[in-house]
Amino acid sequence: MPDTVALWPAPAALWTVVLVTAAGAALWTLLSWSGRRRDTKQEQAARLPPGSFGWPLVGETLDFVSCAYSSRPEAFVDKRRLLHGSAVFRSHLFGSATVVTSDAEVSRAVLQSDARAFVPWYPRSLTELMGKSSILLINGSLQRRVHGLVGAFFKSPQLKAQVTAGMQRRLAPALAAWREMGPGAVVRIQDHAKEIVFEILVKGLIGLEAGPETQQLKQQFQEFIVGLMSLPIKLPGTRLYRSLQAKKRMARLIQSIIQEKRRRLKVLDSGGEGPPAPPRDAIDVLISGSSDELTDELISDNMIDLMIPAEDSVPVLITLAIKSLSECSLALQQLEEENMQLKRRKTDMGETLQWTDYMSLSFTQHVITETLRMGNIINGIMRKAVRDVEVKGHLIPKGWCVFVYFRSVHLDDKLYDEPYSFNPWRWKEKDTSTSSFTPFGGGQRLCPGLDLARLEASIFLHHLVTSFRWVAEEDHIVNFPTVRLKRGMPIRLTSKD
Ligand code: HEM
Repeated sequence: MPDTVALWPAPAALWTVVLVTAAGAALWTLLSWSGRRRDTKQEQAARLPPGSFGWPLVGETLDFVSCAYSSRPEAFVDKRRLLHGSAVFRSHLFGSATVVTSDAEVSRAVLQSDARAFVPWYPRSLTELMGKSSILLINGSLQRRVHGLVGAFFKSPQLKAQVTAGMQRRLAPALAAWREMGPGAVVRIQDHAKEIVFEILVKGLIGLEAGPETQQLKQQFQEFIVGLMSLPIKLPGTRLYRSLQAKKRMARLIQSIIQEKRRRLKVLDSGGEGPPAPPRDAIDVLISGSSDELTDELISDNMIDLMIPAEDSVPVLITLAIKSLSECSLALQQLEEENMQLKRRKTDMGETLQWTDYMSLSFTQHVITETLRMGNIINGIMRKAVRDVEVKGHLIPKGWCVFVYFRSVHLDDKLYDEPYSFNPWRWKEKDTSTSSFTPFGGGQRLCPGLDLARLEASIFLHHLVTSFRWVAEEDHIVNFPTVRLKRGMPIRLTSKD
């Protein structure tokens, strides 16, 4: 969900952030550089991965950032992988000594380990805004508890049915409006996907129906999300300060919803009115978790964080899939046939589509899988070692970061034939549950929203390809600080009816 490493500071502020971070790290670096040099002479250093800390002060951050802005962000890792002859190497990024891994097995081991070895690491502005009780930052039993509760709900057939019905209801007027615009109408898919997915997931998270309150929440959320990519300075007037204020306003609204739900739950409990109703949103799930740890503040913080995939990751997945299909007519044709067949079958039977129908479209799922592989919406995740950890013979010293870089694994020609060509058919024979395919992370923090992301993308694709033909206009992918389409993926639509 989170745009962990992808959610770095915004382009305009980025260089300043890098310089400030670097300056902040300077003292530490100067003090520790000689110490580290001495360390490398010691026996322990032999177990460190090969590599270089780059320049004093900034390490290798500037090269990382300049590659990240290019169309081949993986060049930073790939160059060093060749240079050092190892897919695991050491570097110095964003003010911290870092082990970078593009080795599928080492990455898997890091993802599988728990807070006794590694804890999540995020840039300061992100931790400030997410708050200390965010699922992305908490560890140990509390993380497992929150993950278990929301994960079970996100995977539940009830929520999938609710999301499916909601998406269908919400897409119908959107498609009708595009039809009314006449042949050749241009729509920016990314904007529409953001709007629709946000509304549907907000309903699933906090139970709020689409309307003026959701619109207000979306506005506040947009104010909040830009701060995730800002200088970590909290003074009035700064970007981070304004985002924190927006978060406070969202939290007030969400906490009033929580209190109302708690009040109703109490009335039901005291009336002893039979078995409790099944949860309709993530708040219901967390308040029925009856634990003192699950405070209103923790719940509202997490609901806000969970809006990030609703506004960002899932809509970008949809947009990238449409871009890839627009560039691969064979795949588009096969996807269209598969979806038309389903539509005809359901119409003949007089039935509406269920979530299981969408998820059973095997080629559509291969298209989504291939989009996830190539798109790398989350290009990697960062952890910090809480003690010396050794993985496959590589030492990651206590206090160092480890950057698990999915992107290079997903584009490795030893793991994928012609990794830069969009080839959904490769997934006919290939398993998605391997260490060489981790768009949703892995281990205890494996994304609990992965089914929902696939389901929403399938529903959007189904309704688009069964209702319209399109020609895509020129656009290109920006990979940094977040993955997105520069122009929002404009497509020129012609209705099939
Ligand atoms: C294309 C869409 C998505 C992608 C690529 C994605 C990716 C990821 C990744 C890589 C992680 C692991 C982070 C880590 O290990 O630190 C993660 C965690 C998480 N995701 Fe997603 N995600 C997506 C959609 C969603 C959705 C739709 C939801 C729910 C509404 C969601 C909820 C979460 C949560 C709660 C976590 C934290 C799990 C934990 O730390 O225990 N994600 N996601």
